[in-house]
Amino acid sequence: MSIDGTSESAPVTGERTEDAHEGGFRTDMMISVDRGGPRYGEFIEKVREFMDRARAAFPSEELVDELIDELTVVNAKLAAVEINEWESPSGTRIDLPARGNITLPPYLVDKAGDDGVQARVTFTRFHLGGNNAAHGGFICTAFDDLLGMTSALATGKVTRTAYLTVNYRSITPLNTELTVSTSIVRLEGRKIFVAATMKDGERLCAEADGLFIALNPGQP
Ligand SMILES: CCCCCCCCCCCC(=O)SCCNC(=O)CCNC(=O)[C@H](O)C(C)(C)COP(=O)(O)OP(=O)(O)OC[C@H]1O[C@@H](n2cnc3c(N)ncnc32)[C@H](O)[C@@H]1OP(=O)(O)O
Repeated sequence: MSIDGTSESAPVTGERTEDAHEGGFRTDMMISVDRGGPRYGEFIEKVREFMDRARAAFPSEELVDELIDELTVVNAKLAAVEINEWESPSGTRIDLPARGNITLPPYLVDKAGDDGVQARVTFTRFHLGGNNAAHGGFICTAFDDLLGMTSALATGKVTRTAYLTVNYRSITPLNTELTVSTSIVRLEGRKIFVAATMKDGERLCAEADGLFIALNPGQP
């Protein structure tokens, strides 16, 4: 199953393989479309809404007391079901925006192949930098993940970012669907040179170029 959940063939699968890099960083992320159940995506959306609302709120002291009590209960429930990163629904549910990973800005993958990835990302209040514009760090995060995906799909290997250069060309708005396009610039042995753009319509918001390195077996 592919990263966008639409195709039956792709280098990264939910099956354990000999290249699983046990002890190291893995391509074998045990991807799934059902872990956590049919409402797991709805749960993640509620968490994202919470993050946005927490960022935007000016609560009274009484409300803060109340929220601490309620969150203590929720956190205890989640602590009781903690699991390792490879088998957690978060980060492995490829049918959900950004694989159900709240660390990442929510993106939807429209196309993912060995020559690049097309995605739509929307920054919200949680990702605010200032004056209604997205924080540059979250723009980097989106590029890093989508370029990591690009490198993994192009090589079928585990890769890590060696460098990532981002140029901010114009304001990146919140609550606006932006398009991200990535491409492979060239492959040189273990080195994967990649590039990406982020656009609001035709307007270039940011662009990136990076180098990802295919890891040797067992490399962290
Ligand atoms: C569901 C599926 C989707 C899955 C999608 C998942 C996407 C997740 C994406 C997240 C990606 C991350 O954030 S990863 C986290 C951020 N990155 C890291 O933590 C990486 C930390 N750095 C390292 O671990 C290491 O430095 C490496 C692995 C990058 C490279 O170390 P190494 O393996 O020992 O290789 P090394 O010999 O040093 O370098 C190999 C070649 O690359 C060159 N090289 C190395 N670093 C650089 C550099 N910064 N700038 C220029 N060139 C460099 C070297 O000169 C050499 O060239 P030559 O002599 O061969 O010509």
